[in-house]
Amino acid sequence: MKIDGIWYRSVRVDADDGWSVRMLDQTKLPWHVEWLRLTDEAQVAHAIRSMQTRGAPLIGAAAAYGVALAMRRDPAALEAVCAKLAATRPTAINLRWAIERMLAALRSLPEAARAAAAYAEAAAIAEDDAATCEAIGRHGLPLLQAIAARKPNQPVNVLTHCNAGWLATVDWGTALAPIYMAHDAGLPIHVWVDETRPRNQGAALTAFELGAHGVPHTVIADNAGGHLMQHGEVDIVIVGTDRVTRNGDVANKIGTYLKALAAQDNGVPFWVALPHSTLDMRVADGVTEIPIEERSQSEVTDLTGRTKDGRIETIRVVAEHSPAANPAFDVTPARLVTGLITERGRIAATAEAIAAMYPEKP
Ligand SMILES: CSC[C@H]1O[C@H](OP(=O)(O)O)[C@H](O)[C@@H]1O
Repeated sequence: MKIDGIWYRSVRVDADDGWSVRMLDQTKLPWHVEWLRLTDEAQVAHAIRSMQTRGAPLIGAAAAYGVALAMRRDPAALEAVCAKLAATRPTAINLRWAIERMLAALRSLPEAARAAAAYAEAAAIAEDDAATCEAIGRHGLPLLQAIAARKPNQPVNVLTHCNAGWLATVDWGTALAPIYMAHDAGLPIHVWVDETRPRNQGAALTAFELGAHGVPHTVIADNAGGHLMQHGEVDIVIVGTDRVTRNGDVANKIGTYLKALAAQDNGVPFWVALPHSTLDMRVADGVTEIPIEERSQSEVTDLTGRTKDGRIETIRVVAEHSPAANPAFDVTPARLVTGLITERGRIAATAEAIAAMYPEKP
C-alpha cells in the first residue's frame, strides 16, 4: 500500500544488496516511518517478539525470510532455526504454517541449494499473501455495497478492532481490504477504529493506514463500540484473526469477543476476514485449544506517545506497585460470527462450510 504516494510491501528483500530483508518498525508508527534492515534470523525473531513486525500473515512471511537469511549463513541449521522462529509467538497459526511450508520446501534439498530455494519460497509466501488479501477485499466488498444500497448518500459505518490492514499482512490487509476497495470504488465509507488497548494497534496503526489512504475514520475507546451499536451507529463489524479453528472459532486481538457479544445483542453483522494461512484444521474448540499469548505487564502499565514538543516518551499510567495481566488475544465462538470472508469467497463460520471451501486442508 501507499505511504506519501510510494507503494510498499510490508516485507521485502533489499533492492540494493539483494539479500537483507526490509520491514517497517511498527513500534515507531505513527510518528516515524522507519524501515528495519534485517541481516540474520535472530534479528527477525526479535522483530516478531517485540512486535516491530506484527500481524498474523505478516509474521508468517517475516519468519519465512528469517529462514532464508539463516540458510545464507548456515544451511545445516534449518531445523534449529525453524524451531526458534516458530517459538517467537504462540497464537497466530500463520507462523507455524509458514515455517512448515519452508521446511517442506527445504529439508530434502542439498545444503548448497537451500539458500536460493529459501528466498524463492519466502517470496512465494509473500506474493501469495498479497494476492490472497486482495481477493479477500474483492469478496468483502459486496457486503459494503449492499449496506450502501440500503442507505443512499449516507456513510457505511464499519467498526474494526486492532490492525488487520496492510501493516498486518504483506499487502492490502484482511479486514481493511474490503474497506480500501469500497473507498476506492467511491462508496461513502466511515470506519470506527477501536484504539485497541494495550498496544493501541488501532489508534496507532489502523488510523495511520486509513489516514494515509484518505479513508474517513474516527478513533474510539475500546469500550465505546457497544454504545455505538446500541444507537445504530455501526452497520457492520469486520475484524481480522490470528487463527480460525475447523469449527469456525476465531482467535483475535483481546477485546474482539466483547465486540462480537455486543454485535449479536444489537443485530449487527460480525464478519471475520482471513486468508487460508490462518485456518487451523488441527484444532476444533478455540477456547480450550488455542494458546493465548501472555505479554509483558509493561504493555498495560506503560503508554508510549508523542509529547507536545514532539518527543516520543513512555510513561506509567497504572498506580505504582499495581500488577497487570496482559492476555494478548481472546477467542470468539463461531456462534457469534456472522461469516468468514476468505480469498475464495464468503462462508458461514461452520465446520461444514469451512471443509467445503477448503477440501484440500486435512
Ligand atoms: C490480518 S490479521 C492481524 C491480526 O494480528 C494482530 O495481532 P498482533 O497485532 O498482536 O500481531 C491482531 O490480532 C489482528 O487482528
